[in-house]
Amino acid sequence: MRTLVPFAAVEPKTRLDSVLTADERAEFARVMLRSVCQTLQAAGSEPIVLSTAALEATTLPAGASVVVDDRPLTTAVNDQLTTDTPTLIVMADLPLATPDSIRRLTAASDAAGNDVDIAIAPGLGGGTNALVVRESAFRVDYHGASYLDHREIAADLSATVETVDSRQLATDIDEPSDLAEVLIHGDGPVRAWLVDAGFELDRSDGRVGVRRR
Ligand SMILES: Nc1nc2c(ncn2[C@@H]2O[C@H](COP(=O)(O)OP(=O)(O)OP(=O)(O)O)[C@@H](O)[C@H]2O)c(=O)[nH]1
Ligand SMILES: C[C@H](OP(=O)(O)O)C(=O)O
Repeated sequence: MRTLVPFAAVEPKTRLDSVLTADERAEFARVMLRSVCQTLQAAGSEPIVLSTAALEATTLPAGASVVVDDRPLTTAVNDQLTTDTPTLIVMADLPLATPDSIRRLTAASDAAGNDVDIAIAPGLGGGTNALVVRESAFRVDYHGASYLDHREIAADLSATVETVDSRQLATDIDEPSDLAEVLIHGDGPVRAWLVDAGFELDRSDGRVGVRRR
């Protein structure tokens, strides 16, 4: 299955600007991107990074490739869907994704055991963190409550749809509070980068957050 990883290479993760400098955000976004690519490879996929700009050669693991398209996310992804090839689309900011969670998504089936046309892993807050598209007429519409939009688009096409409920795929890193999930559940290079940058859990007042030493 053709595998795409959309990546905003320039000025990424602006919602983290209260805890990371612009350079740190660029580096952190690349550490997450590399982690997602390695997870996809471990799940048997060869990731094609759909990037808004050229990437430094060291950013990606061997075997991953890059397509540069600086158009907005929805436009760039939809242009890739015109090939009628079943496609897996995984966002680059899913540090808890595992090979098993990716395989759960690509293996999603209907009651009869047939591969569904559309499989969606929603993000917290209603986004679309990962998507399998086997219906050639389907087109994405990202941002906002895109999970609901994508279910509606699939229904309009009478496409079969399965939602995959996975904490690993639902955890995307948008806000500083999301970093706590990586410190709690992560065990790889993304967590290591945060610890090296001085981040730690803040348990001082009930709900767990993060602070930077
Ligand atoms: N190719 C491409 N990827 C994008 C674009 N915008 C976001 N992405 C990727 O889509 C995924 C989810 O997007 P966001 O969470 O908004 O990422 P972001 O734009 O770096 O974060 P913010 O600046 O905080 O909105 C991430 O993997 C981004 O790298 C875009 O315009 N083009
Ligand atoms: C791309 C977008 O990500 P978010 O802005 O919700 O993090 C979405 O999932 O539709």
